[in-house]
This record gives sequence, C-alpha cells and structure tokens, in this order.
Amino acid sequence: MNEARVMEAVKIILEEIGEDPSREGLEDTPKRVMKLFKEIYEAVGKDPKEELSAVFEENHKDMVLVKDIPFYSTCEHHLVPFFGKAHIAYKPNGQVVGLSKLVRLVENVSRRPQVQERMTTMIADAIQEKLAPEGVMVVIIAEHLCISMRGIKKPGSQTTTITTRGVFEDNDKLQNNFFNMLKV
Ligand SMILES: Nc1nc2c(ncn2[C@@H]2O[C@H](COP(=O)(O)OP(=O)(O)OP(=O)(O)O)[C@@H](O)[C@H]2O)c(=O)[nH]1
Ligand SMILES: [Zn+2]
Repeated sequence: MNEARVMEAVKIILEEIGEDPSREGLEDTPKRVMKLFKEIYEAVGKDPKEELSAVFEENHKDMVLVKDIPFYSTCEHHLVPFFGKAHIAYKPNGQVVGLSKLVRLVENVSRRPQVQERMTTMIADAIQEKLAPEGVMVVIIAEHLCISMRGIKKPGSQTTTITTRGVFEDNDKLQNNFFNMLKV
C-alpha cells in the first residue's frame, strides 16, 4: 500500500466535506485512517486456506462445530462495517484442523472489502479444499451498518447466510443438528 497516496486521499475527502484537515483534531487523521485501512484490509490478496495450517490425522467422524465467532468486516459497496457472528461445522474425514485456525479463517475473510454471501462461501470452500472433509456448513448472522445508519436506516435487521458442502447439502437432519447446537 502506498501510504502517502492513501493519506492524501483521506485529506482530500476531508477537504471536500467542508472540513479543515489542518485543524488540531484532524491533522493526524489521514495517518490514522491509513493505519486503520492497513489493519482492516490486511487480507486482500491472501489465500484463506493459508490460515488452516495445523491439520492433524484424527479418526473423529462426527460433526465438529465452532460457534459464536465474532467478526467485523467491511461492506464492499459502502465501505462501512458489517458485523456479527460466524458458526462453522464440518464432518471430518480422517483429518481435523486446529480450532483456532477456524477463527483465523473467519478473520482472514473479514479483513477485505466483502459481501456476506461471499464471506460465507469462502469459509466453506477453504475448509472443503484444505481438509477434504465429508462436508462443511457455515452460517453467518450479521448486521450491516449500510442498512442501519444510512440509506434505508433500519437498525437491528439481521441477515443470515448459509453455505453447505458435501454431506450437509440438502440434508435436513444434519442441518437441523447444526441449528439445534446453535441454540445450546
Ligand atoms: N447481497 C448483499 N448485499 C449487500 C451486502 N452489503 C450491502 N449490500 C447491499 O448492496 C446494495 C447496493 O445497492 P446500490 O443501489 O448500488 O447502492 P445504494 O444506492 O447505496 O443502495 P441503498 O443501500 O439501498 O441506499 C444495497 O442493497 C446494500 O444493502 C452484502 O453483504 N450482501
Ligand atoms: Zn453496504
């Protein structure tokens, strides 16, 4: 990232909204926003599968579920946050992955301009490709600030996206097990 160009762009935006970028409260803002962008967009161009680094041989055939993984991402249409919780389940097929790596995977797909559907799919596909499990299911429930604080202005509305792969596809029993576990 060209830091100077980003800072100049932020300064221009401040000027164009009628602000004085040289006043005390704003003089360091271009630098702060540049650092913020570095942080929240750090995964642009990175392969999510790289997060799934700790894979172990393990003969556990039943569902593994990691739920309530909090995340903050950025809507690619408006560059404002959407945030919520991700829930990931998979049915291993000889290999399991370090649990923290699933959380890192959520972090990876969050830290880029994103839409919720693609985020959900990217998580499922990374697990499916890296672990070759019997199946995977990902549910994300989120609130979009572009709906809450601007435009249609409806705070509190939540969007749920679901991706299934392998044995979870069109399998009501497995999907219901997943949803029941979310209630526990
Ligand atoms: N499918 C999907 N849509 C999203 C997501 N985040 C934001 N959006 C929507 O992207 C759409 C962009 O619509 P546009 O008409 O191009 O933009 P806009 O004029 O700012 O739209 P409004 O938000 O309706 O004011 C809006 O309907 C947003 O609600 C997301 O993760 N998934
Ligand atoms: Zn948006």
